[in-house]
Amino acid sequence: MTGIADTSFDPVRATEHLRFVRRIYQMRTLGLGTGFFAVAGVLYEHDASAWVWALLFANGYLWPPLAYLLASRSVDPEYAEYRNLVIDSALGGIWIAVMHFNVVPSALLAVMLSADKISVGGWRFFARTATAQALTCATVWALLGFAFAPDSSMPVILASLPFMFVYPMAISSAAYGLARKVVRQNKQLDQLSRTDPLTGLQNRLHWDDSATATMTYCARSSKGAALILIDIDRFKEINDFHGHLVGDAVLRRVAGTLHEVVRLTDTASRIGGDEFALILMDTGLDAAVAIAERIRNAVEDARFDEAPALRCTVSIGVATTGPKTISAAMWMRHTDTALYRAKQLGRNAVAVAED
Ligand SMILES: Nc1nc2c(ncn2[C@@H]2O[C@H](COP(=O)(O)OP(=O)(O)OP(=O)(O)O)[C@@H](O)[C@H]2O)c(=O)[nH]1
Repeated sequence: MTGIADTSFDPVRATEHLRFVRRIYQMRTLGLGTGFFAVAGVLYEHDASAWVWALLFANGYLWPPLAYLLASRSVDPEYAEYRNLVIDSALGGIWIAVMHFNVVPSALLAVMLSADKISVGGWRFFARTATAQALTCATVWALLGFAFAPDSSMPVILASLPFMFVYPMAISSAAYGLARKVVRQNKQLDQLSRTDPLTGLQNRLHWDDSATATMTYCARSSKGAALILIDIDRFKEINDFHGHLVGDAVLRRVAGTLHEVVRLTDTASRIGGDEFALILMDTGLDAAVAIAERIRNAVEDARFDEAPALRCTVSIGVATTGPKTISAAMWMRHTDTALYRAKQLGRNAVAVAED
C-alpha cells in the first residue's frame, strides 16, 4: 500500500460504470414513475397543497433524469450513482412520513427501496440506505407532529397496484439478465482458458480432458479412436536461423493443417512448444495413418512468405485405442513411442505404435 489513490483511467471499467448508471436510470424511471401514483392516492385523500404535489412530481419525474445526468457526468459515475441510490431511500423516507404511514403505499415504498438496494449493493449497502430512510422519515414525521393514519382505502390500494406489479417484475428481469451475462462470461472464460492463443487450437488442459473423455467413451461403446502426435522437426533450428516470428508462423501453419483435417467429433490440440495432438473418433489405424500422411505432405509442401527458402517437416506417431491402452496416459505413451521411432527413422515420417 502506497497510500496514494489510483487515479489511472481504465476505459473498460468506465464503460461498465456507465452501463450501471444507465441500468439504474431505467429502473429508477420505472419505479418512481409508478410509485408516484401510490403516493398520489394518499396525497389526494389528504387534500395536499400544491407545493407538496410539485415536490412529488419533481421526485417522480424530474429526479430520474437529473440523477442520470449527475452520475453520468461525474468523474466517478459508479460512486455518484451509489450516492443517488442513498438519496432515493432518503426521499422515500420523507414520503412515508408525509403519507402518515398509510400502510399499503408505505410498506411498498420501504420494501421496493430495500429490494433494489440489496440487489445492487448487498446487505451492507441496504443498511446504509435504510439508515438514511429511517432518519429522513423520523425527521419529517416529527415536523408533521407525529401524524399517524395507517388505514389504506381501496382507491389508495388501487393506485398502488402499478408500482406493486411493475417494479418487482423489472427488478427480477434485471437480475435474470445479469445472471445470464455471468453464465455467458463464464463460458467465454472457460473457452479462453482452454485455447492456445497462438494457434487457436485447444491447449494442453483441454487435451487431457479430451483424451480421458475419449477413453471413457471408447470403453463404454466398444468403439475405437486414433491418436496422432505431431512434432515439428528441428524446430529449434528454425527459430535460431529465421527468428521466433517465423517460428510462430510455422506453428500457425501446422495448426492450420490440423484445422483442415479435423471433423466436428475430433480434437486438435497444441500440447507443447512444437508438439500437436489429434484425437480422431471412430477411426481405425489405416484411416489414421492416411490422415497423418496428409498432414505430413501438407507441411512439407508449405511455403512461407516471411522466409521463402524455409522448408519444414514433421514427424508423426499414430496409435489407436486397444487392449494395451487402458488409460489416456498409456495411450499417450504408446503414441509417443511411435513418434520417437518416426524421429529415429530420419524424421519427416509417420510411424505406427506396435501392438
Ligand atoms: N517460435 C516459437 N518457438 C517456440 C514456442 N514454444 C516453444 N518454442 C521452441 O520450440 C523449440 C523446441 O525444440 P526442441 O524441443 O529442442 O525440438 P526440435 O528442435 O524440434 O528437435 P526435434 O524434435 O528433435 O526435431 C524450442 O527451441 C522452444 O524454444 C513458441 O510458441 N514459438
